[in-house]
Amino acid sequence: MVYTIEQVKALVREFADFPSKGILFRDIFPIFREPAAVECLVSHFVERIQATGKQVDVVVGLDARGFLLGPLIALRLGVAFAPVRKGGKLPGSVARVTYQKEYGEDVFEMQADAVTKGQQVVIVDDLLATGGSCGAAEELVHKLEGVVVLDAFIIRLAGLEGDKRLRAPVYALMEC
Ligand SMILES: O=P(O)(O)OC[C@H]1O[C@H](OP(=O)(O)OP(=O)(O)O)[C@H](O)[C@@H]1O
Ligand SMILES: Nc1ncnc2[nH]cnc12
Repeated sequence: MVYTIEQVKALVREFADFPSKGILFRDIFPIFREPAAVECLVSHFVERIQATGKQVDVVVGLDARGFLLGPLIALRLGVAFAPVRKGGKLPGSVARVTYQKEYGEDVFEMQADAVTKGQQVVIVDDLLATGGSCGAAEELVHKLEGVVVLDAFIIRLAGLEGDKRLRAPVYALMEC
């Protein structure tokens, strides 16, 4: 089967009250059960990134669901992939930021040599909610003297206005 991007979007499911009461969880994993859907999704993102006209040197994926799509996009673009991980998971010298989540704080880290001065970066994640995670990732890239040219998501939760916390342009495949 060959998927259209609308058919890919239709694979995203919703679960009420997960992981806690009042949260409507958007589940992207059904996409990854269908290789042809993944193919369509990756091609779509690669086209959107190329349409910016910006040179891209590194795709940065956010722990953990950004690791599903980020490396596939990087491979297709023929550029590096670098992970942003939750605190204490990466060896060697790291850049570190503390960021605000819905309840309390969390820590994101990147290896200090994952992005070099002046490199242009696309940040990839499954979902933009409050923008706390992606904002922290932007800050890490800036600490390493990289330049974020695009923040790309499968889903943007429109009501939360997470893009207002972000410095780079935002692309989301679907708005919920
Ligand atoms: O815009 P925000 O309000 O920061 O929320 C979005 C982030 O929340 C989820 O990750 P989570 O921190 O739940 O981690 P996980 O990927 O390990 O489940 C999601 O995958 C994004 O990374
Ligand atoms: N509603 C939601 N669904 C899936 N992941 C999320 N991360 C933050 N909010 C989320």
